Amino acid sequence: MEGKTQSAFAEERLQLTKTAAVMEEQLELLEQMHRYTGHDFTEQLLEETREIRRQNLKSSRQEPYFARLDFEENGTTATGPLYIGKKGIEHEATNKPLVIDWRAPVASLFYSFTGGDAPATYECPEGTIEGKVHLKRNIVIRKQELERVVDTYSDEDEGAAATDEFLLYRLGENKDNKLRDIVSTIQAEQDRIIRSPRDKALIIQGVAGSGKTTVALHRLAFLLYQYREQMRAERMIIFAPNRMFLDYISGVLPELGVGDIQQTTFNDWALEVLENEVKLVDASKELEHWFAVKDESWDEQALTPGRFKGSVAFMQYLEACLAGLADHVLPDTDYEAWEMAILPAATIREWFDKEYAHYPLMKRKERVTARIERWLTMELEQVRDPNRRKEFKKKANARLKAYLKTWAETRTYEVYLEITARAKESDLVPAELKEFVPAQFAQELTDGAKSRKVREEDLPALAYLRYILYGDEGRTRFDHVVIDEAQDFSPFQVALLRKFTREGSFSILGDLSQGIHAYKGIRQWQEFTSLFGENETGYFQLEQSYRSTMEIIEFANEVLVRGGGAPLLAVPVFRSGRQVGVYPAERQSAEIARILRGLDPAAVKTTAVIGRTAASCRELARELAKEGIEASLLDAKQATYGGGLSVVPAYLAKGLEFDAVIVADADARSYRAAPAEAKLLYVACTRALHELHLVYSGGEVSPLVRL
Ligand SMILES: Nc1ncnc2c1ncn2[C@@H]1O[C@H](COP(=O)(O)OP(=O)(O)OP(=O)(O)O)[C@@H](O)[C@H]1O
Repeated sequence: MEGKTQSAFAEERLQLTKTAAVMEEQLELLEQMHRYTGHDFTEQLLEETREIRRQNLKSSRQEPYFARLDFEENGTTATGPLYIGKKGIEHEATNKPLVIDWRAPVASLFYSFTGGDAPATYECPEGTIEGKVHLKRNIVIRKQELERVVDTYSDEDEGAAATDEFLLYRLGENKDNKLRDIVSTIQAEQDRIIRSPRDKALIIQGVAGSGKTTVALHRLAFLLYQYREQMRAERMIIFAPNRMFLDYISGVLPELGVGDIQQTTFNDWALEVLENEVKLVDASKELEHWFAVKDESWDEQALTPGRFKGSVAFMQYLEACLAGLADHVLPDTDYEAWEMAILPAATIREWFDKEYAHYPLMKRKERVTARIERWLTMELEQVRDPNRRKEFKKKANARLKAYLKTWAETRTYEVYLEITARAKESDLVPAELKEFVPAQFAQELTDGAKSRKVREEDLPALAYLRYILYGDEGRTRFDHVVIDEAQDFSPFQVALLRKFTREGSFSILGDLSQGIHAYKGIRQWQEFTSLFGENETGYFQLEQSYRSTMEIIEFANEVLVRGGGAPLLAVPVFRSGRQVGVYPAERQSAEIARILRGLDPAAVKTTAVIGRTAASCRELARELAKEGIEASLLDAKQATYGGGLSVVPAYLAKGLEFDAVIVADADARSYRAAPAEAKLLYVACTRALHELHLVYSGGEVSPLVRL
């Protein structure tokens, strides 16, 4: 075995030397070629291709490939081994592949074939290709040096399948401040999602650490490769919960050679659609309010304005109100510019209802106003006496201003105020929904009316109203939309994004067990699938968790069970680490400092102290500083994540991960045995890759915690 490994290593070192030499030669050749700057279209295209090849060669030089696949297609004689890399590279003279792009159809075998007697198959434009896999080999190259060779399948030695060994080696590595690509270890169940056709809204329920975010990013890279004629990076968009999370994931797409994809939060996007017509109340204050430790459980607060404002019923209510509004925009009076110059109400209505009917309401208003102004100019031209004309013009303008004031209000925010004020009494709100319309609903908005301040739960409705009133305002529709942490999205948000998307191409990913924003998120994925047509969605479930050790996953699963159960518990990969520690403390900061000092700096690069609330985190950071430990305190306004030691409230840690996590405030009052609080503690615990510790003070440990 030892000898075999050594000869495989020697073989691959030779191969690497050969490939590197060919690549250098290719690059030199391309660099020497004259760069075309003329106007001939064909020549321009050829130059573009050459430039892409130059760039690919330059970026692939250091690590040209990460895998080898020996595949024999049925009916052909065995071809040479295929080397798979992040970028495809062709031999300039022969056009033969030197390195295959990981997204190419044949490369899918590397991910999907896991052994067994059944023939290996993959799909490509020519149909299904069948054959035999002889070898699957992982190859680690760093800075042009071969570091590791691991055979994950060999038909000569079936017992030696070592998929797990290589995966474990990768999972055991330390984390810095950025998420990374996983091209060399994509698992079969993840590969199926990544390579799914573009024409569906995929809903992916995945346990914590199952790779949802990572898979979504790889899927974007795949779609851009597979549908390069139809999809464009700048027409794709990723929605993530906050800017810090966006910063954390920002490294993956460039690693995969993909740029230009829009990345934002729903709030930022909606405010942009609204052209900043409204302002958002300080979201960090809202969050602090929601996640404060209270006497009643959150579950009792579930029927909140947010649930109603995020519902499809509310969306339909707005549509119905607006349909009615169009009938009432115009008054029934004529416009009398001056005596004898009268534009009848019927003519104005004719323009509004018929000629400009295909425009959105606000545009219709603008067009009709412009038309009246044109009519007025013509009428004035007929007045010969310049003095009288001047006098009439003055009068007509004043009257026009007054006349337009009698038209119904159609500005977004004002319409929203008007509509929401009527919701409780309106016949348009179905009876069964009335009880969900919160009593303080309109009042809250009216209170903030002067400052035009709204809550984030008002944004979907406002953005939708703007869309109905003004149309898409020249915005290009999205080719694909990724929604991460989608369990915290409302059906209204998704339905709205659907309107801004070309063909319903979505990747919607989340975990119901991490649905900590009970006041706005969904309870079941069905709430989203029902927004699309029968054959327009696909559902995937990821159960394997790759982030944390077995000990951490088992501990976290029990939190969910103790909190009232979870529909789906995570299955860990077989990666064992330290036992989870639970420590009572007189002073939490002293205990946390003790744990921090005991961490092995070589094994732990990123650490988080996760507190229950923002207030408790501020306190912890202060106390730790007194112990001589400096940490970055992360808050809701944070735009970047710098790694190192962080103190962060549980609700903001979602989506992030750290080598070691210390959960503070693990006491019985901070985390009670209720589903919503179990979810929050679950989120906190599952942020840890290698080490997890819990600290509590002030009496009893949380009933969610296994001692
Ligand atoms: N196939 C894989 N090979 C190697 N690492 C993987 C694989 N899949 C996931 N991971 C790693 O597991 C970790 C979790 O991935 P990711 O953050 O994408 O999961 P998630 O499902 O979005 O998690 P959460 O819902 O808890 O935020 C990351 O470190 C990622 O690199």
